[in-house]
Amino acid sequence: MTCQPTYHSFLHNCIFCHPKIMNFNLNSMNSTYSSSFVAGNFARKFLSGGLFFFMPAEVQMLELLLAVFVFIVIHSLRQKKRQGLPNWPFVGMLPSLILGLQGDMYEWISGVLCRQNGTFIFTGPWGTNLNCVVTSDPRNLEYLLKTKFSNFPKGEYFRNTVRDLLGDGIFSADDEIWQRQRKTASLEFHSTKFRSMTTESLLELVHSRLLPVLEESVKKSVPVDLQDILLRLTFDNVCMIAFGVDPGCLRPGLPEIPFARAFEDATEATLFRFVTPTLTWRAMRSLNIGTEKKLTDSIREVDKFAEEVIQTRKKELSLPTESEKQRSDLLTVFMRLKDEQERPFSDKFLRDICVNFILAGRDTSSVALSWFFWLLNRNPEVEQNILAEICQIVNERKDAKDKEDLDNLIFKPEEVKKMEYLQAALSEALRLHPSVPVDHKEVLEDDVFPDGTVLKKGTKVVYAIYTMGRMEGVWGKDCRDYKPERWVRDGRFMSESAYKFTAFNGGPRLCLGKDFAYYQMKFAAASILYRYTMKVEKDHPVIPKMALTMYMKHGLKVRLSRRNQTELQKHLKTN
Ligand code: HEM
Repeated sequence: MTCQPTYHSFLHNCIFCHPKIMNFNLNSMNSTYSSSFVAGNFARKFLSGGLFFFMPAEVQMLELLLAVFVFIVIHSLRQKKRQGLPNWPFVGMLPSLILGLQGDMYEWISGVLCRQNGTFIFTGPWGTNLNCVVTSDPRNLEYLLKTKFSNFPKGEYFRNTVRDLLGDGIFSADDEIWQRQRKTASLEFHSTKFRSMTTESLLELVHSRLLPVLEESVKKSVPVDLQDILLRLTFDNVCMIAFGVDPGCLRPGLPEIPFARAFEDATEATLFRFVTPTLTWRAMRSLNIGTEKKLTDSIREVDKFAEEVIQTRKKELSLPTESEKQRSDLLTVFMRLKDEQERPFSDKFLRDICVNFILAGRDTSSVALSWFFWLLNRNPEVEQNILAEICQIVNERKDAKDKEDLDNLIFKPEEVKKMEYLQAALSEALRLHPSVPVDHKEVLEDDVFPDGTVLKKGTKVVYAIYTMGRMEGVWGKDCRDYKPERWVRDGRFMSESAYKFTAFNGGPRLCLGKDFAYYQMKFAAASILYRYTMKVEKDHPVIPKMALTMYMKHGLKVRLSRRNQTELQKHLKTN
């Protein structure tokens, strides 16, 4: 038999004719295979075409197994072309996923998505809940997040997995429970009282905590983990917004705060559930072992903190003097409201609301700021442009004394609003490093995506926000370059469609804190950049961590120094 370059001849030649394989077959034979006579016969008829008709059944069985094995290998590898990844019996695409997880997971997903024109179906091992449709196609995103919003809820699987930590809060709720919280919180987020509370609390944190901590590192000439410092800043800030309480994470000496630690542990242990078969984590929970024990302990700590704050606030609000103070944190706002039956909300529901807001706002802005400062380090011309913009805004101040008092200069809300190039630079950082790199939904009823992908009821849909920011078809050939200019037209910041730039989600579930987050990031970034230059420590590894939020795995080690006064004066004069 001669080897022809066809699929069938490959099987015949390589499996049935190859002398080495034949040798192996005969030598490794063992008589226990005699019961495989029927299967062997079958193999002989179908595969060897009669050539080995008189061979012993054992040999035929082994041949059959080998043939099936090679067939599976070739078939699975051929699937790669059609489905993006090899699809193996029993384990599906899991081996590729495990390999992908060894390196940069988000780059790996992006590679597969680009090969598959923006959508692929991931097949998990049999009996697991890992099957899902992964997409980065803006048409599908618009359909998922807006057009057919009601057919793509967060879903029961997500809710059941996060219930212990998040309860019925906005992040995991669907339908009326979600709508009610969204409406109330949205009204609050857009109120003048809330806006002034958030700007005041941020000002206090930046000037009394952040800048002194950075100044201390300059005086001592030591590097700092900027990501850790920014995380402390936003954690304190979001607790002030949600609970009206400052936990004090960002203080000299950077103390460990039990509530912050418990929150961190609870989030990590909840995330672990998503990569563990449901039956396994449920068993671990019943036995109170491993990560489930950690989760129970940390949730107890979070609940203790929430309970204390809720009880104290109730007492405060019952006193006429305090209620007149008109606090505008979310806890107080929801405490003043009533449910559909005109009863006050339960303590548990109040706790869920606050915990969800802390989760939403505690690390997203700080992680975005960390990537932003890292990008500035690699693109010094962008830093100069930002500085020029800030100085121009400072220069417009009427009082000369106001301009030059570097140490005490505080940016006003209307000045922060004018920092359009800075907003572009932050958006560009979020495009390349979105704080939430992947998100997900569940299919309620059978549906079809605009790109033709069929979606069965119950399917999980994962949308790869990270990939969306790096698609040539969407952002052009320079999609991997850091270019804030792509967001600026005629000197003004121009926002993009939420289905192209999905860092803040889109449709009815668009991030509620988006405006505040921009304000917070701009205020903190401008206050730092006006005073300090920073250099990322040489050889410090910067890679993303596998988590719900795109942290830098090893933090961001930087060395700060005071910004040169002459450089600043140059900008102030030229403007
Ligand atoms: C750079 C900063 C931020 C980014 C990139 C960001 C991004 C996002 C994303 C992608 C979602 C959708 C999550 C999902 O549904 O699975 C979301 C939702 C949300 N975000 Fe943000 N966020 C940021 C800051 C904040 C801040 C500071 C707050 C609050 C103080 C906040 C409050 C919320 C809330 C409440 C939701 C849930 C909205 C809903 O489901 O209706 N976010 N955000």
